[in-house]
Amino acid sequence: MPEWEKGWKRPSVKVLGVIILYNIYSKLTSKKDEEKESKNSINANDSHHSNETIDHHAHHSEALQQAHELPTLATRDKPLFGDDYTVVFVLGGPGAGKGTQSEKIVNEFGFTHLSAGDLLRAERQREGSKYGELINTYIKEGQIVPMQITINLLEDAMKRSGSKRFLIDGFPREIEQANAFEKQVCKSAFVLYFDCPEEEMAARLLKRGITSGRVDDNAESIRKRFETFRKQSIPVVTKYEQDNKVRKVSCLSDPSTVFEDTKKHFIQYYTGN
Ligand SMILES: Nc1ncnc2c1ncn2[C@@H]1O[C@H](COP(=O)(O)OP(=O)(O)OP(=O)(O)O)[C@@H](O)[C@H]1O
Ligand SMILES: O=c1ccn([C@@H]2O[C@H](COP(=O)(O)O)[C@@H](O)[C@H]2O)c(=O)[nH]1
Repeated sequence: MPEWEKGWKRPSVKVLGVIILYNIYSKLTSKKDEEKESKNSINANDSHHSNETIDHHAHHSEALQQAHELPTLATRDKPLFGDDYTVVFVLGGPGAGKGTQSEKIVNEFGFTHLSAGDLLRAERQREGSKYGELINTYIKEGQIVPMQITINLLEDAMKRSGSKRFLIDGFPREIEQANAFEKQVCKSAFVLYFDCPEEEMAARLLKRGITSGRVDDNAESIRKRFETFRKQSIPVVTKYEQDNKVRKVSCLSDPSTVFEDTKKHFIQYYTGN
């Protein structure tokens, strides 16, 4: 008998049986664990997949934000513009007709129209702007530009205008923007919300895209803009609805008919009727 076998007792059949059963059991349970793990990762991938665009955007945005030093927002005890200023937020999905109606409101009621999108596009084009590339990427991806940039642009435009009554078109697009603007810049009087089905908005944007030259008036960007609108901007409308500050207008008829409805809300606001 070899040296190493000395003192080693051959296991009985019973013990061998237990060892074999234990081995089978261990293999089975470890396989189950592996399956569980891979199932979890499939689930994780699934949920990751459903939020894929958002996660991808978040990472993309983070990288872009890190590459650019963002401006800081003022911190004030009270809003920069007081109660003698009137701000009406003009909200609605992409292509609902906010710009079209804003122009008509300006002509009839003499507000100063500030489109957040226009201000961002102008900043993107401005020579020497630190944020041109960042703004362009966000716009093309249908994402919301970091609010520090947009709020500073709005604040500057309000100061420069010398006006006291503003239509702020296409802003706020997310709750944080709404809260920051109301706290630091100016309280809003009410929200004019242009309601329009997505199919109609898509048709309008695609038509506009033939001549607009906008980097985001194409099918892919439009899809992303709608997604952002649903996920981030609709909650803003809901928040203001809870505050009883939303005046809703359907955008489905022609621009003049839509304006007849729009007008009523301003008349009501000023006359209290
Ligand atoms: N009531 C309407 N009926 C049909 N077409 C309209 C109507 N209102 C606006 N349009 C057209 O739809 C397109 C989008 O309108 P507009 O630019 O006013 O929308 P918007 O909400 O400001 O868009 P965005 O969100 O891209 O800034 C334009 O080409 C405009 O001429
Ligand atoms: O407050 C805002 C307003 C706009 N954006 C970005 O600009 C585009 C275009 O906006 P329009 O209102 O359609 O002109 C929008 O999709 C956003 O990417 C923003 O980030 N913040």
